[in-house]
Amino acid sequence: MSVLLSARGLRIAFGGLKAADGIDLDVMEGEFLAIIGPNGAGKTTFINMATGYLRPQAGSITYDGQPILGLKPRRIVKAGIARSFQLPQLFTEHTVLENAALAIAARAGPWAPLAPLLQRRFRAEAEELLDRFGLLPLADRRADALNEGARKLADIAMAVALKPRLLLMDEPTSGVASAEKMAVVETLTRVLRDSRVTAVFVEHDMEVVARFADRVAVWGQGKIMALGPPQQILNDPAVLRDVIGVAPVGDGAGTGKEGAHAAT
Ligand SMILES: Nc1ncnc2c1ncn2[C@@H]1O[C@H](COP(=O)(O)OP(=O)(O)OP(=O)(O)O)[C@@H](O)[C@H]1O
Repeated sequence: MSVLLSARGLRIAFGGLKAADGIDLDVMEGEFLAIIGPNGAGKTTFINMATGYLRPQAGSITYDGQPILGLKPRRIVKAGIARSFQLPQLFTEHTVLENAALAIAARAGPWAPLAPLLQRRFRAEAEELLDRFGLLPLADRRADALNEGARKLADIAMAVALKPRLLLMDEPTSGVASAEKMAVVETLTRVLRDSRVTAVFVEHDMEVVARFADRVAVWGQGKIMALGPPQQILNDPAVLRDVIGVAPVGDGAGTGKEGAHAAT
C-alpha cells in the first residue's frame, strides 16, 4: 500500500491553545482510518488543514507526493480530496436529487451550477449516485424532510459526487439514531470501498470504529497519542481511560488485553 496523504510536523495554535502540536501522519491508499479523541483534541483542525480551510503555522502536507499546503479548498478538491462536515451542508429547500445534481454540476466547474440544475446528464448521474447510497426512493424528498441518517448519507453522496480519491469525514454518524447508525456506516463504507475511495473519519462511537476502521489514530491535545489497528488501540488502557472514559478491566493492572501504547 502506498502513502496517499502525508502530514509532517503540523502545528497551529489559537492564542495559547495548541490545536496541532506536531502532527505526523501517513494515510495509506485504500485504508479506512478512524480518528478518535476527546472534544477539543484537534481532530477537526486536522481535517481543516488537510482540506485547505486552515493553514498550519508549521509543517507540511503532501497528497500523492505533491505539496498541497496553501492551495485553496477548491484546488484541493480538484486534486482528489473531498470532505464532509459534522453538520450536513445540504441545500435544505431542494430535493435530494437536486442536491446530488448540484454537486455533480459543481465538479464540472465554478459556473456549472448556474446551468439548469436538472440537465439530463446531471440528472442521470445523480440518480445513479443516489441509487448507490440507497437514496433513490427519497430522490424527490426535500433535504430538510430527511431523517438524520439519510441526511448524512445524502451529504456524503455530494462529496462522493466530486469523485475524490480521499474523503475526510467529520463525525459521519453524529446525530444519527443508534438503531440506524450501523446501517448508515455499512452503506457508506460499501460505496466508498466499491469506488476505491480512501477514507479518514472522525468518530466517537467505538463500535463503529471497531467494525469499520482498518487503523485508528488517537488525538489528544493536538498530538497523536496512539496509532494502530482497532483491536490494539481499543484495548489500550490509556485510550480506555482518556478517550473512551472507562476504567480498564482490573484498572489496567495486567488484563492481558492491553495493546502496546504506540506513539507512532
Ligand atoms: N478557527 C479557530 N479559532 C479559534 N479556536 C479554534 C479554531 N478552530 C479550533 N479551535 C479550537 O481548537 C481546539 C481544537 O478544536 P477542534 O475542533 O479541532 O477539536 P475536535 O477534536 O474536533 O473536537 P470535537 O470532538 O468537539 O469536534 C478547540 O479548543 C477549539 O475551540
